[in-house]
Amino acid sequence: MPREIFRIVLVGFMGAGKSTAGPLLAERLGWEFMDADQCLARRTGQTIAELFEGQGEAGFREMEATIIAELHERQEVVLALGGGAIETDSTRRLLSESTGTCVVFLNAPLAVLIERCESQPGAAVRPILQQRETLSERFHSRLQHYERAHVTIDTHGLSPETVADRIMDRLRDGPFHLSSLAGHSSGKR
Ligand SMILES: Nc1ncnc2c1ncn2[C@@H]1O[C@H](COP(=O)(O)OP(=O)(O)OP(=O)(O)O)[C@@H](O)[C@H]1O
Ligand SMILES: O=C(O)C1=C[C@@H](O)[C@@H](O)[C@H](O)C1
Ligand SMILES: [Mg+2]
Repeated sequence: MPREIFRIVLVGFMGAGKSTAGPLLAERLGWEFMDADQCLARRTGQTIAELFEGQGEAGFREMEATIIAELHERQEVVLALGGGAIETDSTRRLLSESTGTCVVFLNAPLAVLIERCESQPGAAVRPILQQRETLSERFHSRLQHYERAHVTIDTHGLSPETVADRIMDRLRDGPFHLSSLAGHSSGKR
């Protein structure tokens, strides 16, 4: 029996393209797009860099996990997480225990990810990116969590549009049934 899915959660290291390919995927599905980093910044009135500075990483992770739990209640949504969100146990549990969630891992070689981030405005104040000595270690320790996703897409050399198309292909080919919501009762999924 194909598994019915109500939301797609994009995971992957910074620069993977979650915030860029996410809206393109949502458009293809006719679903809404939500970005955990953007929601957190909007709600607090602070940038992610300011939140890291003011709360420390541990404080940031708590706020991040709270907003992800809230956003994850939605249905017919493509949800882009921040790159480090899966470091939090409760977020990993949320993703693995929800039968209505399809987790998609966007990957690329670390050097490519760093290059993408470095060419963004604000790269100089981007948290984590400047901690070069620990960046590779972080990338590799997070891989074990990213790799638990239901679908993995290697984005290297692909445009964001092609990434969204590839995800659609995998959703069509995989053991998934996309919800239309019509006729469904509400409840935890
Ligand atoms: N497939 C791609 N090919 C080339 N560049 C890309 C691709 N996807 C995204 N980018 C570029 O890489 C940069 C980072 O992309 P994006 O913000 O979507 O990453 P992210 O996964 O959301 O990262 P973060 O974890 O920091 O939120 C942007 O400048 C974006 O234009
Ligand atoms: O990889 C990380 O830890 C981060 C990625 C971004 O999405 C932001 O959530 C923040 O800059 C931290
Ligand atoms: Mg993002």
